[in-house]
Order: sequence, then C-alpha cells, then structure tokens
Amino acid sequence: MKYIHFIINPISGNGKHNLSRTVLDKYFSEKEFKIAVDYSNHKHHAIKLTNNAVAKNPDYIVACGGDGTINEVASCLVNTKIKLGIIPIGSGNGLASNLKIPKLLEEATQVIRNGKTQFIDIGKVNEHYFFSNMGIGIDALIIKKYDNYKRRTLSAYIKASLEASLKFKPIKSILSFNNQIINSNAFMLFISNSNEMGYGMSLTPNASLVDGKLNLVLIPKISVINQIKLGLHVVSKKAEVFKMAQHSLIENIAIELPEKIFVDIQLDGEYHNLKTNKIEVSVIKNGLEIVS
Ligand SMILES: Nc1ncnc2c1ncn2[C@@H]1O[C@H](COP(=O)(O)OP(=O)(O)OP(=O)(O)O)[C@@H](O)[C@H]1O
Repeated sequence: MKYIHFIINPISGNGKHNLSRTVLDKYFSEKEFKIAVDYSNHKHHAIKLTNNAVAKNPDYIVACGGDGTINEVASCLVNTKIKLGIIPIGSGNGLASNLKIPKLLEEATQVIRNGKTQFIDIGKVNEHYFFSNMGIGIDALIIKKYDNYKRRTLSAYIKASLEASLKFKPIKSILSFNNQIINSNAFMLFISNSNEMGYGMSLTPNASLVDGKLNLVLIPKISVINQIKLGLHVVSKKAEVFKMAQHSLIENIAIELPEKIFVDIQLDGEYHNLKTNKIEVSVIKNGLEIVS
C-alpha cells in the first residue's frame, strides 16, 4: 500500500481552491492508499511540516500549492528517497506547467495515483535550492513588491513590475562562469531550470529540467523603452529574441556584488534577503525524483 503525505497551502492561488482531507479521501481510497494531510499556517511552515513527514518515511510527499510551496516542500526532499508530487493550486504554477501536470484536480490526482516518476535537475544558491528559477536585480524587486499586494494575480504582478522598473537601479556585478569573467551593470540576472516563470510567461522558453544545465539570462542597464519591449517579449514567451539579453547555458556561476553588503533575490517566486554579497549558483543533475 502506498503511503502519501499531502501538504496543503490554504492560501495558494488566493485561497480559491477547496482542497482538503475530505476531498482527497474521495480520490485516494483507503483500500489502496494510506494518506496523511497537513495544512501550512504561515510562510515557511511547510518546511517544518515536510521535515516531520519525512521522518515517517512516506513514498510520496505532495506539495499542494504553487511554486513557493513546492520550493518549501521539495527543498526538504533533496538527498532523500521520497518522491515529490504536485497538485498545482497556486497562482502562477510555473514548474507544474513545465511538467505538464494538469490543473484539474481529478487529473492531477490521477497523475499521483499512476505514480510514474522522472528525475529533474535542481538549482542551488548558496545553501538554498530552487526548482524553477531564481533572480537578482529587477526580478527580486518585482517579487518584493508583489509580496506587498494582498492578492497574487497576474495584474498584481504586472503592477509590481511597473513599480519596480521605475525604482530599480542597476547593480554592479562580477560574474564568473564558463571560463570567463564579466563585469556588468546588471538590470536583470535571471537563472532558470524551467521553461516557464508562471502565468504562462517565460524568459527561457528553451530551458529543460533534464539537461544538466541552468539557463542564465543577463540583461545590462537598459532604457525604459527597452524595459517595456522586454516585458512584452516575456509575456509572449519570445524573450530569446530580445537583442539586449545575453543567454548562456551554465553548470555553475559565482556572482559578486561589490557595492552591496546583503543581496535581495527571488527564489521560485519568493523574496529572500541573503546576508552576503557573494553568491554561488550550481545545478544538481537529477537531484529530485518527481511524479509527473
Ligand atoms: N497559511 C498561510 N498563510 C499565509 N502564507 C502562507 C500560508 N501557508 C503558506 N504560506 C506562504 O504562501 C506563499 C505563497 O504560496 P504559493 O507559492 O504556494 O502560492 P501562490 O503564490 O499562489 O502560487 P505561485 O507561486 O505558483 O504563483 C509561500 O511563501 C508560503 O510560504
């Protein structure tokens, strides 16, 4: 009998979902499955819940939420034999979309009942993991501002992007990757494992979760007109034709921000302030087994 532990974020996707133990009982019969269900009560609570669940050694732990919840749950599964499942009830759902995990509950639970798995790469930033993408620069400021909005919607994200672009000052950065050192006044430094950021938008439509590489997008200081052009390219998933962006495939990169003491980053769409100005990012090939 398969033992599945579900971690539900009640506020994912603005709390519009009705996912609960009662609903899950309908899809996972007692005859076939042993299930346990926990609900996160606050930011980072899913980490504690997942670590407690890992100690009970289930076959699968299922993150029920968006990319932020997936990050908290999946980070605890690295270096374990426990497989990650996803029920995408978030707002953006970038990773689930890349994995083609359906949003319809009946179909998403079917994927978990089938139990077919694959290994995907993961990204590491200093001691943190990311599964979809991370960013420094304007990207981190957008997420910081997006966090202040009560509702997590595409229009809130667009408003946060406009506010951030008015306020953001490019960051002096020294980047060491692929045997080169680049000094840049960076507007955006975006590193993605996945081909989607959420809401169907992408800066890296050709990225692969299984190629053993991360896709780096470096955009130097650009004019407001070019920022608007970039936004339109991201929404239409054509960012790779934006001429001012430098795209590279990397396995690791060292980033130093000489004029900063601490650095703001976004990790899978959540804001973090790292207490350092030196960042090491690397890929861990096949780092996570995931039901899809
Ligand atoms: N009960 C709770 N109250 C407030 N915040 C919570 C609660 N439980 C979890 N969180 C936090 O909610 C945040 C958002 O979660 P999540 O990413 O799943 O949803 P989303 O933002 O709607 O989806 P996406 O990231 O795909 O856009 C995470 O930072 C998580 O730590």
